[in-house]
Amino acid sequence: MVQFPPEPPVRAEIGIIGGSGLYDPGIVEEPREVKVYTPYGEPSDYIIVGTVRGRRVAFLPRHGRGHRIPPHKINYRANIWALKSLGVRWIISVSAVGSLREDYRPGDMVVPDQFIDMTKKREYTFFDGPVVAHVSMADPFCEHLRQEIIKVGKELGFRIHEHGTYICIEGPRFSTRAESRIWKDVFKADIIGMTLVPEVNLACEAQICYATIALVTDYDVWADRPVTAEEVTRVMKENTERARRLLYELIPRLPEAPDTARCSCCRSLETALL
Ligand SMILES: CSC[C@H]1O[C@H](OP(=O)(O)O)[C@H](O)[C@@H]1O
Ligand SMILES: Nc1ncnc2[nH]cnc12
Repeated sequence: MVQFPPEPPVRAEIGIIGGSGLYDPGIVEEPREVKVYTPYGEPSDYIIVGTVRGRRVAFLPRHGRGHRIPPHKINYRANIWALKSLGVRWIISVSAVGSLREDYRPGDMVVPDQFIDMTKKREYTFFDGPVVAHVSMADPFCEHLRQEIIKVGKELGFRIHEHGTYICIEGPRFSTRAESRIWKDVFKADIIGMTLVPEVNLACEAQICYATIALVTDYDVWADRPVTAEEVTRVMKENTERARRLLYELIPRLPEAPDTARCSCCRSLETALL
């Protein structure tokens, strides 16, 4: 039986998962490093728990500080479990992504609303039996949180796209030219990365509201010059400051508890358990 943990000594309401280039949120006051133990092993790093404009937040860099963990080796179950065990009700994840369309340009933000899973060998669920759950992934992201991100992004004057299908590849290699053309022209995905799955699936099983701020770093492999890790890192360096500003404005606006009229994330297991 999956039994989520009891009340913890340190609490947080809002989780932030930082991706490539965002290893320290830089906006957390009175930060405290917390080591969290989970039944699935170690999360990617210590979790920084503190406040942002009076709200309790927990920050976790998904690749660990110094980018030590590649996408296919991230312990996604431990990461989501750890945040859940701190009491987190919302997760805002930040990710570097490639663009599969010309009008989603490097430097733009995208708030994806769908994904396509092309990963191959990850741990996708907390429900390995004997309790079995099939959560709905029809609308994988929290619509309430997505709308809040979009509103704040627009107010700040950022180029932010309200829709996008994120195709998640296994990595750690980038796509071939033939693959990139399939993702773009056949699957009609909009952005590409390596980390959304199974992070979003597990957040859903944990009944946490989850949405992603995707920062476009490159045009993947379909354009003239194929993406490199160096390019992603360089563009992310130029863009993380905007992600921080968005988080700083967004966090105080989130209600304490998710609004069940605006999303059903916190009730995802109601229709999923067998
Ligand atoms: C550093 S290049 C590829 C790397 O960047 C993205 O990670 P994240 O989503 O954590 O920002 C991509 O998914 C790859 O893991
Ligand atoms: N083009 C790309 N493919 C996969 N992951 C990425 N992360 C950033 N850009 C990417």
